[in-house]
Amino acid sequence: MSAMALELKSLGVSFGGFKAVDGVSLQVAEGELRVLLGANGAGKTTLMDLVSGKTRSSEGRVELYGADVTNWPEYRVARAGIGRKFQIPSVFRELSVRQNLCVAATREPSIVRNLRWGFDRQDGTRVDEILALTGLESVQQRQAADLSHGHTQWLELGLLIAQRPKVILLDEPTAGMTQAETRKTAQILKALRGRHTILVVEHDMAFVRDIAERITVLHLGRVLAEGSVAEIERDPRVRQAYLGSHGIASPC
Ligand SMILES: Nc1ncnc2c1ncn2[C@@H]1O[C@H](COP(=O)(O)OP(=O)(O)OP(=O)(O)O)[C@@H](O)[C@H]1O
Repeated sequence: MSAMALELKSLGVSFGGFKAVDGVSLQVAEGELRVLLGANGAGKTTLMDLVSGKTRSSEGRVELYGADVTNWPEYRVARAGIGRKFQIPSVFRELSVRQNLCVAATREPSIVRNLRWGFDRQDGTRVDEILALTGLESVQQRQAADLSHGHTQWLELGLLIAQRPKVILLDEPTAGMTQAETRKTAQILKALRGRHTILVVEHDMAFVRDIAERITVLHLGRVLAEGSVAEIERDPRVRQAYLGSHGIASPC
């Protein structure tokens, strides 16, 4: 049986008496790609904020491989191994894609020294792996400033992976993407499954159907349902809570 990478135990927070996240319990196993679904205002972003340490919880616990990281400051949560995309100002626009990944992958803290003297072979191999995983091989010499939106997002994901997080949090990774970029993002996430533990908030149902094994549905700050894509799609509670927001129905 896989180890439990991320465990939320009755996690909650109130804003002025309003419970935005209300006693959420969730277990994400090592190597799992879990999708968090819910209508606008369901509490998805707030839940991610509680896990990443951006917002302090008022109840419950967050455990990373059994270690309590509840209400740690954001930088400590990140250092403990919970990486969140879009939060780290990670892309150096004037460096190439490959150089960006080299900087993120190396354990040597001096960027200038690394760029001048080169990166060790181990880091280079790791960068090659990440370029392949994120489909960035063909643009590896391109300056980050010149990348398309999709390529920039995949580079951000690559930078996160390079920092060896134990758990990756992704907030709407396909936002602003074309259909082709969305399909590519699905391919990348499927390739990451099994190697990385990922919790992803996403609205695009076609994308969710493509990538998800297990879905957790949030509604009014609580877990409404959890199951496979098929189980979630035929769950009458989910349909009732979510159909009105056009969420669970396919757009065409
Ligand atoms: N700092 C805050 N102060 C007061 N209310 C807040 C705060 N942050 C979130 N909320 C409220 O908590 C609820 C959950 O918000 P949240 O942004 O987590 O929902 P969401 O599921 O991510 O929605 P969306 O899909 O629209 O991003 C909403 O009603 C929101 O207005």
